[in-house]
Amino acid sequence: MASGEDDGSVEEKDNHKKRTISPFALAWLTFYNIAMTAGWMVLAVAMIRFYFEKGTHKGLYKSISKTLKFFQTFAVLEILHCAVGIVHTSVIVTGVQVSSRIFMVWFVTNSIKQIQNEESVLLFLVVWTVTEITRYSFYTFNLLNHLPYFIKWARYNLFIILYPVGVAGELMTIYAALPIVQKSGMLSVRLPNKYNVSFDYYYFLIIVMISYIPLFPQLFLHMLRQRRKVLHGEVFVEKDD
Ligand SMILES: CCCCCCCCCCCCC[C@@H](O)CC(=O)SCCNC(=O)CCNC(=O)[C@H](O)C(C)(C)COP(=O)(O)OP(=O)(O)OC[C@H]1O[C@@H](n2cnc3c(N)ncnc32)[C@H](O)[C@@H]1OP(=O)(O)O
Repeated sequence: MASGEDDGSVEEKDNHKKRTISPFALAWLTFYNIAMTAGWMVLAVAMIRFYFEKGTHKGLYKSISKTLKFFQTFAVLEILHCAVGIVHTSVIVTGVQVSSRIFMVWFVTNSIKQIQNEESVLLFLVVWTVTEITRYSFYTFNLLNHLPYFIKWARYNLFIILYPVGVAGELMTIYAALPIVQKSGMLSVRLPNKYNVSFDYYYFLIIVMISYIPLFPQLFLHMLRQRRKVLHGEVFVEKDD
């Protein structure tokens, strides 16, 4: 059997097995991760510039919303990467992470204009930006087999602070949205209507907030396991079907 280097593919090291990805997948992932790193860097620069020019965070969301929506929505491809197997990580973990972000952007911050100037929005935007610049540059350098240790260190340490802070920012933002949603009845469907269905966005938001309680610890524990694996070389035995 040809080795990964002979046929142009690259071997990804795992604890107990070697994986190969095709040159096409490698090229696509490299392009994707570079584009995402660049996108989040553009957002970082835009946020810093805005703050220095205006001296306030008010109006910041509006000024960066197009770029944010574009790059955060583009992250949906990460679920696809796992589903087709070019990235070896859980579709469920990635799905929860990406869909909760997309929900925050499109159905909370973008839809409810009155909350866009909340400090909590600034909080999760800053945390997401630092996280994503680190994460996508980690993947890029890792794919190119030139991973500086400080990026690896940052990827598997910063989340310990950034994850809970980001979640706090998201939950405070949804909480701030609740009275507005309740009063306006926005995105809700009331009876009677021709389809005979009702949907109350206010209660939906409360359910989303509650769902952080079982889901966030699992995502956090997943990252702690990744940290032990990557930084400390601990082996986690996967059950073979
Ligand atoms: C419809 C309404 C839904 C509402 C749901 C509400 C409930 C939500 C609860 C959860 C809330 C989360 C909120 C969240 O938005 C808050 C924040 O993000 S705050 C900011 C801090 N965040 C973080 O630090 C995120 C940390 N978490 C993660 O990074 C994720 O778990 C995940 C993105 C899924 C990454 O995990 P993954 O399993 O991929 O770990 P690794 O990064 O270690 O990678 C594993 C292997 O896969 C390779 N990989 C992955 N992606 C790529 C890629 N794009 N390109 C190349 N390679 C990739 C990676 O190299 C590893 O490979 P190997 O093991 O072979 O080295």
